[in-house]
Amino acid sequence: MSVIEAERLRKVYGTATAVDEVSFTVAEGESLAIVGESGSGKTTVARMLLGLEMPTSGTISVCGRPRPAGRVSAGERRRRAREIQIVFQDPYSSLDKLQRVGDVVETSLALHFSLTPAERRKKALDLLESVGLAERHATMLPRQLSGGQRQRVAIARALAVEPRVLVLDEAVAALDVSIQAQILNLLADIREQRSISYVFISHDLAVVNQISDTAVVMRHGRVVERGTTRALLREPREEYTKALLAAVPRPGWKPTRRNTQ
Ligand SMILES: Nc1ncnc2c1ncn2[C@@H]1O[C@H](COP(=O)(O)OP(=O)(O)OP(=O)(O)O)[C@@H](O)[C@H]1O
Repeated sequence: MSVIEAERLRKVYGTATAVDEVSFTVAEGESLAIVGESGSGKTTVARMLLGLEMPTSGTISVCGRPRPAGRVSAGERRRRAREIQIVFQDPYSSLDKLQRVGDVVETSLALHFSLTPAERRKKALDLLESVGLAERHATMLPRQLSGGQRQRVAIARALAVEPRVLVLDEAVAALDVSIQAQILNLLADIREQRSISYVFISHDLAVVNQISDTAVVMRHGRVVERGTTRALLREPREEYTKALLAAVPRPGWKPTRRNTQ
């Protein structure tokens, strides 16, 4: 079953077309990457999936239900939030700087589940543990954590809602390569343990290779190539995909010293 069906999505801002005729599906448990250079329209697609932006035309169905445009009730918004959640690139700006880590997760739980304070506390600590954070982290403020730990908090907050789909918008782009690997491993473990699907948005094909089964490549708002991630990386057909691939350093790659004399 598809958890997301996006059909012929278009988004026009004034005279600029940010997204043009983009279609894709995400199966239950699948990890789909949306790849492209800056400005290719990836974030606009993510915002439309979340309902933060309305498509100019085209349709989105989540968990088999079309999402009609227009105002929705608070109850409907909560229901939609349980279907799809997002983790952004910079957790520092998406976390409340004055809210302690445990409270971040508890707030998310309180919005969606009726639990006693003790149950909520316990569930928040379990969630933090599931993303590799300890009980002592629960009383810390975001600024007391490293970038990787903050991203773990953002992931725990999103998982608290038990969403069917998690959209990750450049979620590891701001992290060092070794921390990126840790977060990617965590995301892979989470996907194994829960029935969750990912839409993984990235400009970095090396990262996409580690996390997604399938990928669509976007350029100037359009899908220029799609397929399994493995096939795209092995045999890219489009020059654009080849160029994206050429920008990825590989094992054994050494910087060449340019003769400046
Ligand atoms: N609110 C907006 N108003 C006007 N133009 C916009 C708006 N949002 C995005 N755009 C334009 O739409 C195009 C696609 O932007 P988008 O942010 O979706 O690309 P992206 O691939 O996610 O790039 P980046 O990784 O740099 O965010 C860009 O040309 C951008 O300037």
